[in-house]
Amino acid sequence: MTNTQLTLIQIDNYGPWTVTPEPRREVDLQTLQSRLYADLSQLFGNRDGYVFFTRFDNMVAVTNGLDTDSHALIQESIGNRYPVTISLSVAVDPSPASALGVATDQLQDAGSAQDRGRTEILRGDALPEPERHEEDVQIAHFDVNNATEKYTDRLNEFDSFINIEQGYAELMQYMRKAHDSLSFFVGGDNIIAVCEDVDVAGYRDAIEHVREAVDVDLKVGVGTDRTAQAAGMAAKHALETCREENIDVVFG
Ligand SMILES: Nc1nc2c(ncn2[C@@H]2O[C@H](COP(=O)(O)OP(=O)(O)OP(=O)(O)O)[C@@H](O)[C@H]2O)c(=O)[nH]1
Repeated sequence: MTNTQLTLIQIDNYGPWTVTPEPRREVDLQTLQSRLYADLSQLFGNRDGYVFFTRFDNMVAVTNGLDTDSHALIQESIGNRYPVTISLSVAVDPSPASALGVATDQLQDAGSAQDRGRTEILRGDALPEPERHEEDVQIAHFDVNNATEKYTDRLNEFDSFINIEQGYAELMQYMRKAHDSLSFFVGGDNIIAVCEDVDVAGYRDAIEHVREAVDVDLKVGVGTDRTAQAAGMAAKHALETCREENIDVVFG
């Protein structure tokens, strides 16, 4: 059974900061947000976690294997590097959606995202080492079939973007509703989902749903392991098997 540890990352009091003392240049905000994502990806990634950028002012990390001290170190390092600070909220649950729900509640209980007094919150408990297992994290790496031939080499880039985003929008909602799983666009034609124990039939249904709803064809490689990094790598290898054997769903 999966037991996903998720960390909600939220920039503290970011809204007011973006307009104080007057609206800051958008290019500077974009630069800050993308650098912050890059640093967090590296800081969590060096400890075998995955970070997804979601809305940039909020991000979601899969952090199985990271304890409270590791989170505190990352928080301190960001505070030292940036003009903004981050709050972190950790929760564990077999269902990724529920874990993120608990993490969200813990942070909301500590105060508003736009409360000047609510900074560098670190709440929640990591999964204790003795309770960690090989099946804790299930990662599904979805990829659009022949995106290069069908979209990239043929359509106006904006229309390619619309097709990929529509596939993403359908998949993220379906996986959330049907499987309590969280799907994140990671660039190109790739979507990585953090899943509860979804079986082959579940993934086939998801792919079929997206095809019927928006005519985007997906395949998926699935990996399960103790950390996001290990599960994610198994998923990538499974995706290669999808390509080699022309199969929609492969478990690594
Ligand atoms: N984030 C991420 N992006 C990838 C990965 N592999 C490919 N991409 C992106 O996806 C784009 C399309 O690559 P592919 O999915 O290999 O190409 P395709 O034309 O869809 O071909 P098939 O997937 O073999 O059907 C690339 O230009 C990259 O931007 C990956 O593992 N992770």
